[in-house]
Amino acid sequence: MERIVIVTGANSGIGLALCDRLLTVDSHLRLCLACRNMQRAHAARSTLLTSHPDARVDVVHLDVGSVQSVLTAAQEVQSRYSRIDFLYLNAGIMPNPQVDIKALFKGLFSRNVINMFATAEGLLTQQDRLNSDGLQEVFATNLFGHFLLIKELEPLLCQPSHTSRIVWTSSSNARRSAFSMEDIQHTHGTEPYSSSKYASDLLSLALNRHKNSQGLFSSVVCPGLVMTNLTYGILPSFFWTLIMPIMFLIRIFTNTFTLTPHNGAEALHWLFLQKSESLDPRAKYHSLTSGLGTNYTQPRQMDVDDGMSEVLYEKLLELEKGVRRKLTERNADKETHGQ
Ligand SMILES: NC(=O)C1=CN([C@@H]2O[C@H](COP(=O)(O)OP(=O)(O)OC[C@H]3O[C@@H](n4cnc5c(N)ncnc54)[C@H](OP(=O)(O)O)[C@@H]3O)[C@@H](O)[C@H]2O)C=CC1
Ligand SMILES: CC(C)CCC[C@@H](C)[C@H]1CC[C@H]2C3=C(CC[C@]12C)[C@@]1(C)CCC(=O)[C@@H](C)[C@@H]1CC3
Repeated sequence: MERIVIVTGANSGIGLALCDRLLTVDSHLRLCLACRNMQRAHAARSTLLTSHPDARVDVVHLDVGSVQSVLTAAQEVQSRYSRIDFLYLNAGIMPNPQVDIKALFKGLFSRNVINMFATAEGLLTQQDRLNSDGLQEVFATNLFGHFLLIKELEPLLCQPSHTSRIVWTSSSNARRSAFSMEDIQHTHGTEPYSSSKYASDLLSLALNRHKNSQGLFSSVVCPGLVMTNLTYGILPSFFWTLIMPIMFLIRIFTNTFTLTPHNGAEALHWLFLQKSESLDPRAKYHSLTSGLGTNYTQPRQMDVDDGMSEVLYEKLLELEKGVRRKLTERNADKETHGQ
């Protein structure tokens, strides 16, 4: 049976590499690239069709950072497909990243150096802002837009006698201490990326608890450190190229420096080949690359618990209600003012 796979943020980096790898293992796939920029989405589609001329690749407009766009895209998806086999929640941002150079040098001479390179703990901060829905942009893009998408697509994801899978592109940068249940959008901190990724780890756990009985299974992945537009926002690409020999050296000690989007997509691809019964809801599946360049996937236990994940789930449902109410009011307002 033809499998239907949707990938958000599929036009570049890890998302695009994943699409290429999926089409290589299953040429009968029906792939849907869900992207915010249609020009880039069509360019990605053309690239994929060049290497896989017989593939079925669709494109749908989706800005996960906009509530209206998520609702419209979900309607479009429902009109096109009768079920979803895999939903890869991969789109993500890290706006205005700043590297703490002092902490980097201090870390280099500490016993924590390997962990520092693997998780960037204490090295990175970002500057977030409010989006047009009144939500923190990183939270809205990396987490909430995807949450809303799942809710909207439930009729296709939770079907009797059919199993559907969700895969979150999380990060080893996800940290409990960066996340606060009193401030789930991370309005007050300087690590919105870490917070949003930790929230996705919690949400995945909650989704498994609530939805496994309806045939929906959620997993979490860390692709490792990969050279993509996201990392080129941290340091310019020429700098990364310059320090590439050092990066290959570090890879020997951590295996988390996967470096290429193809390598980074390893765990996402691996999960595609696994049966839902074999998945561990508390594991984060890491893409790893050895010093000799061999790719493999390794599950590691996440720092999450059921209590916290349940509280977050309830808070997201509350927020969803409020956001929908606001949107209805805004649309009604537009109609009365003839816009
Ligand atoms: N690179 C790395 O080292 C790591 C990356 N990750 C995660 O991997 C995922 C993919 O990132 P990566 O491939 O590295 O970076 P890229 O910037 O190459 O890819 C991010 C993708 O997300 C899309 N995107 C961003 N915002 C939105 C939005 N509002 N709506 C729809 N799509 C959007 C981008 O679209 P557009 O082209 O229009 O901007 C792009 O296609 C992210 O979730 C990231 O956090 C996790 C760990 C490490
Ligand atoms: C390697 C060099 C000599 C110096 C580079 C220092 C830092 C810019 C990097 C060291 C660890 C990196 C890292 C990330 C970004 C760049 C570093 C901080 C991530 C946070 C990128 C996005 C992710 O999701 C994480 C998995 C990465 C963890 C490691």
